[in-house]
Amino acid sequence: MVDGFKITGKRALNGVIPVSGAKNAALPILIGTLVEKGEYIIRNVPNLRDIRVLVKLLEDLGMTVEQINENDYKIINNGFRRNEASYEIVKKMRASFLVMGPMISNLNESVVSLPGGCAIGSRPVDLHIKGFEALGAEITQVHGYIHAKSDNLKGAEINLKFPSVGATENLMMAAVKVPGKTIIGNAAREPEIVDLGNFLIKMGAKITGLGTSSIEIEGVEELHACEYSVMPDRIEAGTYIIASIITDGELKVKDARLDDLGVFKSELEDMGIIFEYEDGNILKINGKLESLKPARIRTIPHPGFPTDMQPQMMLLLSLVNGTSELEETVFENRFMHVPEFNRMGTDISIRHGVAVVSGGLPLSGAEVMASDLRAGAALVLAGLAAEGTTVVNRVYHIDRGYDKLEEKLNKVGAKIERIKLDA
Ligand SMILES: CC(=O)N[C@H]1[C@@H](OP(=O)(O)OP(=O)(O)OC[C@H]2O[C@@H](n3ccc(=O)[nH]c3=O)[C@H](O)[C@@H]2O)O[C@H](CO)[C@@H](O)[C@@H]1O
Ligand SMILES: C=C(OP(=O)(O)O)C(=O)O
Repeated sequence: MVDGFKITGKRALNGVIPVSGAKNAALPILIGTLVEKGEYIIRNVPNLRDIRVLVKLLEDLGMTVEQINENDYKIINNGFRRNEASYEIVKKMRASFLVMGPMISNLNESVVSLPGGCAIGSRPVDLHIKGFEALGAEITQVHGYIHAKSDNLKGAEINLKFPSVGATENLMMAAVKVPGKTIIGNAAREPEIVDLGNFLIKMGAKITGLGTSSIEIEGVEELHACEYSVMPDRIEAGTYIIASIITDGELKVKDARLDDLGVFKSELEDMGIIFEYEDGNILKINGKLESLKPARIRTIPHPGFPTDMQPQMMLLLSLVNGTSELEETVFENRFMHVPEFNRMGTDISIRHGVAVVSGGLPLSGAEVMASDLRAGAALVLAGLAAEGTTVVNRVYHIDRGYDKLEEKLNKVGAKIERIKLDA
C-alpha cells in the first residue's frame, strides 16, 4: 500500500499559505557541510522525504546530525568515516551525487554510486565527471560506481556544455579548497546556486560571479563551519501562486520571491495577472481565470521559465480559454502528466516536444497517478480545480519535495485527505 490524496474539488481557498525552505537549496547546503570539519547550524530546512534520505547519507559518511527543532539541524563534521556513498542511498535521490564534490576535495580516494535516471529523463552526470577530471581527478567507472583518485588537484578553467545546476554545485564544492583559481564557464545561474555559494562564502570560501554564467573560485587551504538559513522555495511558491489563480477565494502566498522565478512572473503578467506585495512578504495575486490570455512558453535554464514549474503551468493553461503551447527543453521526458490531465478532461496533445493545450474545458475529478514530484503537485492543483473527487496515487513523489502540502492547503480551505491505496 502507498499513500494517496483524496481531493474534494471546487472549494474556495482563502488566507495566507506559507512557503518552506527550498528543497533544491537545502540539499546542496546540507551536503556542503561535508566540505570542512566543524559544527554547523542549518536553519529553514524543509520537512521532506529527500531531506530524511540525505540525513541518512550524511550519517553513513560519518556526520552527526541532530534535528534541533522542526526546521533546524545541527551537523557535526569530525571527518569522513568512510569513503563510499552506496547505491542503496544514492538510488533514492539523485541529489546525493553532490557528495562527490566534497569527497573529492577531502579524500584522496572516493567512491560514489551513479544515481540512475528517473521518470523525467535519463539525467547523465558526464558534465560533473568532466569537471572533476579538469581539476585533476582520475576517474574510473566500475560496476555502476564512480571511483575518484584526487590527491593532486589544482584549479582549472571548466566550460560546461550545458549550464547544469548539479554540475555547477558539485564543482563549486570540489573547488573551494583546491589550490589556484577555478573558473566555471557557462555555469548555472539558478538562485539555489547563489544560496549554496553564499553558504560556502560564509564558511570562508572565495567565490565571485554567483548568479552569472562565469563563477570564479580562488582555492583556500581551510574553511570553517557556520550557521546558515536556507532560502524560501521558489517552486513551492510558484505552485501556490497557481493554486491561488485556479481556485475561488483570495489565497495569498507568504515568502514568495517572484524575482527568483525568472520569467514566470512576466509570463503570468502578460496573461493578465497583477502581483502585489502586502506587508513586504505576503504576495497577493489579482486576476480572474476567465479573463486570462493563453501563452506560448518554453522551459530554459534560469532566468528562463523553470522546468520545475512546467506541469503546474500546463494545468493553469488548460483552464485558460484559447490555445497555449508549452515546450520542454531541459528534460527529454517531462510530459508524463499529460495523459493524467486528459483523464480529467483537458485537451492536450504533444507534437515534437511541444504540448499544445486547447484550454478552457471544465475538469472533472478522476483517479490519477503521480509520475514524479512536479507532475504530482500539478495533479493536486487539477484536483482543486475539478468538479467532484480526485484521487492522486503515489504521493510519495510529492512528499519528496513539498513540506506538509495537504496540511498547508487544508488550512486555507482545501479538502485533501491522505489515504492508503494499492501502488
Ligand atoms: C536537486 C536539484 O536541485 N534538482 C534540480 C536540478 O536538477 P539537476 O541538477 O539534475 O539538473 P541539471 O541542470 O543538471 O540538468 C539539466 C539537463 O542537463 C542534463 N545533464 C546534466 C548533467 C550532466 O552531467 N549531463 C547532462 O546531460 C540533464 O540530463 C538535464 O537534461 O536542476 C533541474 C533543472 O533546473 C531541476 O529540474 C531540478 O529540480
Ligand atoms: C526534478 C526535481 O528534483 P530532483 O532533481 O531532486 O529530481 C524537482 O525538484 O522538480
